[in-house]
Amino acid sequence: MQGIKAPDPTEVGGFYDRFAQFSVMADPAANLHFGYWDSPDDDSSLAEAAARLTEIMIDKARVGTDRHLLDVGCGIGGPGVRLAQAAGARVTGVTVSQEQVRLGNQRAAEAGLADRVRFELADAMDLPYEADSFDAAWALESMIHMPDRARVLGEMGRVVRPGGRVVLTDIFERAPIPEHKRAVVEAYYRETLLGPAVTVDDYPGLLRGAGLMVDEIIDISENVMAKTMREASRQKATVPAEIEEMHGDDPAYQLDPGDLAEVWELGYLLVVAHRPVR
Ligand SMILES: C[S@@+](CC[C@H](N)C(=O)[O-])C[C@H]1O[C@@H](n2cnc3c(N)ncnc32)[C@H](O)[C@@H]1O
Repeated sequence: MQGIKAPDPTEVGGFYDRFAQFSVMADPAANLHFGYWDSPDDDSSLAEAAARLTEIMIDKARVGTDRHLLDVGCGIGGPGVRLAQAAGARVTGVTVSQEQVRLGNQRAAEAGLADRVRFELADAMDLPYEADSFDAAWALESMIHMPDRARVLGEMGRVVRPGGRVVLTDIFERAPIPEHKRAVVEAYYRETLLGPAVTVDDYPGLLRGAGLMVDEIIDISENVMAKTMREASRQKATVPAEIEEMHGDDPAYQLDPGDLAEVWELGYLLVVAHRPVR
């Protein structure tokens, strides 16, 4: 989208602090991202489909026992904890929301994984880690908020060791947004603090600029977008009264995700890359 101001990470942190309880309520597995449906006939719930997208990330990251993954934009900890359980990996997650750090660490402790999974307050634009300190890094739907993707990818490429993988998902523009859909899309960019628009053609250069080699860039929009929007809209219509009371006046909460279901021009990308061994 043209003319949208780059989100400020502090503001993004405040946004996720505000909606922390809503995220806890929305999905018991604490996946704070879109769903992945195998086919149009797949009638999984949003939570089931979101869990499937986490499994896809785990598969692509290829981290084994005791390997250490950096979870960039870790949310309330669902994906990181799941990775540690599924692969025996160690996870350090970063988010700009203090409330998410608290909830994520609480989740890790409740799963008996506090010694292997840790969430910290840090900005992905300026990661507080030494070069080559992780075996892999992923950014599951956090790139959408970054003011500067090139900088974040540069940081991920710096902290991952040679040979390590970088996996991410992102929202991208599959085609220019037509005039009659612009108002609804602009409202989403503005109120949910999305960063500058990106296209699929931007990614090879972004990865190369970060010293990363492309493995896969896959448009998974058909498995993700419209169903997530319809299911999120349905879910929102049935939230408990206390959540409605807490957020009713919030402009971001007032948006209806169902309005985006017809915006096929907005898509969802899965990107897999690695740092070359020199
Ligand atoms: C849509 S949520 C995804 C959360 C999590 N990856 C998941 O899938 O459950 C986006 C996440 O990105 C984080 N984020 C946004 N901007 C960030 C930044 N500059 N640095 C670190 N985290 C950021 C938010 O705090 C939030 O945790």
